[in-house]
Amino acid sequence: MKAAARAAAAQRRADAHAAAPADAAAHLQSVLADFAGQTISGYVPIRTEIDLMPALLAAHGAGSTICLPVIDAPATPLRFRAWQPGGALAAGALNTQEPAEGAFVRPDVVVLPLLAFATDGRRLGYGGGFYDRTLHALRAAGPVIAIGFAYDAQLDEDLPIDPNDQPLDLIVTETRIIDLRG
Ligand SMILES: Nc1nc2c(c(=O)[nH]1)N(C=O)[C@@H](CNc1ccc(C(=O)N[C@@H](CCC(=O)O)C(=O)O)cc1)CN2
Ligand SMILES: Nc1ncnc2c1ncn2[C@@H]1O[C@H](COP(=O)(O)OP(=O)(O)OP(=O)(O)O)[C@@H](O)[C@H]1O
Repeated sequence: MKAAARAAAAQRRADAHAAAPADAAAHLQSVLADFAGQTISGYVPIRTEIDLMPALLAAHGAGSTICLPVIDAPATPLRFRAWQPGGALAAGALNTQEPAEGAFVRPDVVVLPLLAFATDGRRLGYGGGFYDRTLHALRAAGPVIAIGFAYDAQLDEDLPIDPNDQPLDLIVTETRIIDLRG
């Protein structure tokens, strides 16, 4: 069930990525402007993940602290290292790029990639459970806003539900903002 949903979503994401508009991160940039001065986690895009860097650089320019996820070990929460645009990156455990140095920080806002989302805030990742574990741990310690950033084509209202799934607070695509905060 999840494997089939992942494969189908990956194909739709790849097609959307190939046709992505130059301003795909514009709505994300406007959402992140509401968190100026706070600590915001991004990601370094891999494969056909939608590119958030223009929005992340704008947030940095607006005074936010930017951080990026670092893998500690399988089945453990991600940690986050502060990062300056242009700062050194090194290959992480799963071929992601991550800061090799920098202070560990707690993000107020986590922008995360995904394979598929539903408009009620469910999401499907790569199956590592990294972001589910990470959001669970962050939310146990205090408030955190989880923003899923994706192409419209990654919508799948029939996503399978997992008891460990951590819901998204906002979903942002190249065309719209879905705000699920009460
Ligand atoms: N850009 C980006 N960075 C990220 C994530 C992400 O999804 N995207 N993560 C989100 O958790 C964390 C890293 N987790 C990852 C989990 C799986 C795979 C991955 O490539 N999985 C492959 C199989 C990998 C393999 O066999 O070696 C796959 O799903 O096909 C990559 C990163 C933190 N950094
Ligand atoms: N907080 C948690 N505690 C224990 N196990 C968890 C937790 N969150 C997720 N898992 C487990 O991790 C595995 C992968 O979860 P799942 O398939 O939901 O990952 P995903 O959402 O696709 O990936 P990611 O969160 O990395 O994007 C599952 O076996 C799931 O039960």
